[in-house]
Amino acid sequence: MKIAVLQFEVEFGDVEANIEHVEKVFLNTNLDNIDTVVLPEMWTTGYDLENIQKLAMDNLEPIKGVIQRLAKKYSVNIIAGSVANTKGEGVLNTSFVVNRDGEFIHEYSKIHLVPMLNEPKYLVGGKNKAEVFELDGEKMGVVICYDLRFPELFRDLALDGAKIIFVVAEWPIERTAHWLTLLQARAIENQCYIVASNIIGKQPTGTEFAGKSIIINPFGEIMNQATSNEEEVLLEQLDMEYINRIRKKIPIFKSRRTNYYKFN
Ligand SMILES: NC(=O)CCC(=O)C(=O)O
Repeated sequence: MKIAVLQFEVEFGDVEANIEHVEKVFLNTNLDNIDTVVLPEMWTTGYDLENIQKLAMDNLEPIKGVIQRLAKKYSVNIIAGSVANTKGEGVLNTSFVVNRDGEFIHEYSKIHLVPMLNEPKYLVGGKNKAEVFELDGEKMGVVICYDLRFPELFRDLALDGAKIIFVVAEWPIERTAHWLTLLQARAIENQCYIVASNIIGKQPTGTEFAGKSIIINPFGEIMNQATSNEEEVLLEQLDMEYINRIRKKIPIFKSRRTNYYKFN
């Protein structure tokens, strides 16, 4: 599976400009032979939470149509980062996935809202757990930013067969060390690929974002990593068989003693 991870600066509160920008990145990147493109968290709006009610998508429209069109045009699967999304009782932070035929195949709304960026004041948390989905016959999952601090979520996905876990993020620069350490830990403990897309730049709220989008293998090694201040596209080929080799060598899933854990 060949992956392209997009890292860019989000225009605060400017949905149109951000969509236009992503369309340009697709156009200017050689996506021949790429299977899956990954976008970051809240990429249509940034953390413009004061205006989020009016900036949010309406049950993922119209952004779903934009992503479906891009997926078909470039024949790529798209992990569409996440967007502010009005559904039911409020605005959710919703991630979604479209396959290369333009079919909508997965949706997950962030269950852990991040207090440090004021999300609980403006957004509502998702009510469903992160589930595994399939692209090109491979099982995978997606979680959103602050979710990274909750290993249970990753373990559940891995136990359900996820071989790649995507982390879509707007992770601040002041906690870059946590970003890198936690992503590597999640890869090592779950022996799966971790593919993470983060944004760069400083938003008018004063928060500066870390960049450092990254692709980590199931042994915890960094395969590719972006800088903290440049727009970049990371391209990497993932060897899906490598997961089996690592799990055979260090059989943690066979060594688990679930009787001794609170959550098993
Ligand atoms: N957008 C986020 O969820 C940021 C998470 C964060 O800042 C942290 O966990 O630290």
